[in-house]
Parts: sequence; C-alpha cells; structure tokens
Amino acid sequence: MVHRTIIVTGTDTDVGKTVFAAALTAALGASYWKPVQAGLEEGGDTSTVARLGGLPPERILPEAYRLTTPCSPHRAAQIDGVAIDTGRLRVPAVEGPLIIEGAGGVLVPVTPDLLFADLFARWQHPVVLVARTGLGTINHSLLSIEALRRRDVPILGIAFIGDPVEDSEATIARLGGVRRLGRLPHLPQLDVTTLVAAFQAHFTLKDFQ
Ligand SMILES: Nc1ncnc2c1ncn2[C@@H]1O[C@H](COP(=O)(O)OP(=O)(O)OP(=O)(O)O)[C@@H](O)[C@H]1O
Ligand SMILES: C[C@H](N)[C@H](N)CCCCCC(=O)O
Ligand SMILES: [Mg+2]
Repeated sequence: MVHRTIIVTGTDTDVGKTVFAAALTAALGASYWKPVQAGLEEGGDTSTVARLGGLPPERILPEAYRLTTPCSPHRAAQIDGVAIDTGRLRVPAVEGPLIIEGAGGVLVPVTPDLLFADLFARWQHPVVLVARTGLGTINHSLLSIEALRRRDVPILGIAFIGDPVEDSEATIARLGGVRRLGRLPHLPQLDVTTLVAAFQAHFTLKDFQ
C-alpha cells in the first residue's frame, strides 16, 4: 500500500470534516493532525477524532497551535497574543498514512496573509472537499473547487455529508470536474462502530489509497 497524506477540507465550518476525518483515519489506519485548532471548548477536533476513530495516542499528532477562541485562526491568534509562524506548519513525517484537517472552509485565513488553500498549495497533498448535501451546497462547493484549482491544489474528490440529494451531488461532480467519493449519511448515534460501518458502506477504501 502507498502511504499517503490526505488533507480534509470543507466548504464551510461545521460541515462534518472532523467526523469524516475520523472515519477516514480509522479506515486507513492513519495518523491524524490538526495543524491549527481555534476553539478549545470541547477539547478540539483532535480529541473528537481520537474518540470517534478509536485511535491510539501514538496516531494522534499534537496541534502546532491551540487557540482559545472559536473563530478564524488568524483572529483567534491575535486574541491569544500569538504570532503564527507558518514555518511551523510543515507536514510532519510519520510512519504510514496521515490525515490532516484544516479549519473552516478553504479560504479561511491561517494568518492575516495566508489562507488555508495557500497552505495546501505549498504542501501539494491531495485534498478531499467535505460538503453538505443541503440547499446552497452547489454554490459553496463550486466556489471552493474553483479556489483550490486556481492555486493548483490537487483534489482527490468530494465527500458529501447528509441526506441524499442526487441532483446536487451529481451537478457538483460534473460542473466541478471532481470525483464524488461518497456520502456519509446523518448518523443518529455517532460512535466508532456506527461511523466505521457507515464509512465502509458508503465509500470505497481504494479511492483513498
Ligand atoms: N454524519 C454525521 N452524522 C451525525 N452528526 C454529524 C455527522 N457529521 C457531522 N456531524 C455533527 O455535525 C457537527 C459538525 O461536524 P464537524 O465537527 O465534523 O464539522 P467540521 O467541519 O469539522 O467543523 P470545524 O470547521 O469546526 O472543524 C458536529 O456536532 C458533528 O457531531
Ligand atoms: C470555530 C470553528 N469551529 C473553526 N475552528 C474555525 C472556523 C473559521 C471560520 C471563519 C469564517 O469563514 O468566517
Ligand atoms: Mg473540525
């Protein structure tokens, strides 16, 4: 198996990146890294991924920055009086595959001068765009794809979250020229067992290897 690094980004905050990243990390036996966490109320995305993915501590990498306020990282850093050094945002070397999660959508600023999409362009690892299926997703998804393409960020495909909306999903894949990797349904109970089973039922592991 080729050991690869995959970036999980999204069309917005709260679309389901962390839940999808937990499923993918578990399915691939990968490690997980959230470079910048803004908002520490519930421990942040790293602890959620560890729990939902059933991951051992050695497959969870520490964040480069943990910022208190749940807002855009550039602003959260200002509030905490932290200067984000983008030199510290290098993809860590790990044994085996690595899943990296951004914060919010693709054009969220990491610093006042650097957007997440710019960081992804530097890294040149393939991106999975996580998108809602609900109304508004065609616009958000196509805008995100356009922003990634403009920066030559490689796109592995799009992963939908929510109830099926066949036409929107197909329209985004066609107009955006991206592969539809699958759709994670809304899971009334979120735990390792239900999440791993849902990923297996709705995605093809080979697409990520
Ligand atoms: N498939 C799903 N089934 C049930 N609940 C879900 C699912 N996907 C996401 N959620 C819920 O939706 C909320 C937002 O999901 P999540 O934290 O994964 O978003 P995110 O895109 O990672 O947000 P952020 O930008 O803060 O990183 C959470 O409460 C999560 O539990
Ligand atoms: C606080 C949230 N859960 C994420 N950590 C950061 C989302 C930043 C979104 C910024 C924006 O697009 O306005
Ligand atoms: Mg998240």
